[in-house]
Amino acid sequence: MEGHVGPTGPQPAGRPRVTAAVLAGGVGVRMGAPGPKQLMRLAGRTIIEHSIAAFCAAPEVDEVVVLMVADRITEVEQIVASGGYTKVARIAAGGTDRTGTSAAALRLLQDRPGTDLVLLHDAVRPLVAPATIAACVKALGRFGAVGVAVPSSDTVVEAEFGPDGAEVIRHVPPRASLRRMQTPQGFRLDVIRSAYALALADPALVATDDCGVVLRYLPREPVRLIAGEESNIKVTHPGDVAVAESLLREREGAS
Ligand SMILES: Nc1ccn([C@@H]2O[C@H](COP(=O)(O)OP(=O)(O)OP(=O)(O)O)[C@@H](O)[C@H]2O)c(=O)n1
Ligand SMILES: C[C@](O)(CO)[C@H](O)COP(=O)(O)O
Repeated sequence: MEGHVGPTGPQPAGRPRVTAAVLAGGVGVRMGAPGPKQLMRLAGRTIIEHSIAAFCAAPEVDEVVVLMVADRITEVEQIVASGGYTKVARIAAGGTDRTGTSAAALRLLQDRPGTDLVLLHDAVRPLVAPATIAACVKALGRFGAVGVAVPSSDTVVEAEFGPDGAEVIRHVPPRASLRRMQTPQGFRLDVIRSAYALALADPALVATDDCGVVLRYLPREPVRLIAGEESNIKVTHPGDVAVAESLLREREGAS
């Protein structure tokens, strides 16, 4: 099932076309809600609508594609139509895991030149800031892969199971070098296409984000980090809902 909503406009003169792909193919096991968490309403809009609206409002973004759980595409079509999100060019089915959904987004862009840019974004990060989107696109002027990250204020340890089956610490990486990755993660299309071609041919592929796919399969490609914002949370567990709602209301009150 696939919806085609808006037309794909002409290539912008003098600069690469920027497409934002909103990844919404997950079912939200950890949230434990009756349906996909991206359809939960926070501060008057669904989580996915907040994300779509953020990219549609960004002047750096030319078009938006949405990858949705296959049997809930109609709901996204309705959200896009009633919200008047004219930058949304395609709504298509996601994959069985996040990596599969990123790959599905890249397939939607297969007719595009390699110099075009794509921003891959978790639909469940509804608080992505305009400045973060702008900084990501700006950094793509110099780098083929860009990730948004924040420093870790907690000490992060590597854990393993001890001989009695209980967890013990194996390693404490130096905190000053640790970052927590967020989205968007942005790429020149030739870079992310090459990385995914290798990744999808690897039966041992395991990835939790797209910068990690580039780092692993194109180790000579620098992956630039830019500073994100703590507020760009991923709505993952039930406890995240109230935090996200409060941050969204605070932001709307401020604007
Ligand atoms: N097959 C998948 C799995 C995840 N995602 C998206 O990746 C983002 C981050 O994933 P996560 O928070 O893990 O969402 P879910 O997979 O829905 O949650 P869970 O892992 O708890 O099932 C979400 O926007 C989610 O919809 C996706 O597009 N396709
Ligand atoms: C891409 C990501 O948001 C970076 O922190 C994260 O790895 C997604 O993980 P999930 O398990 O798919 O939520």
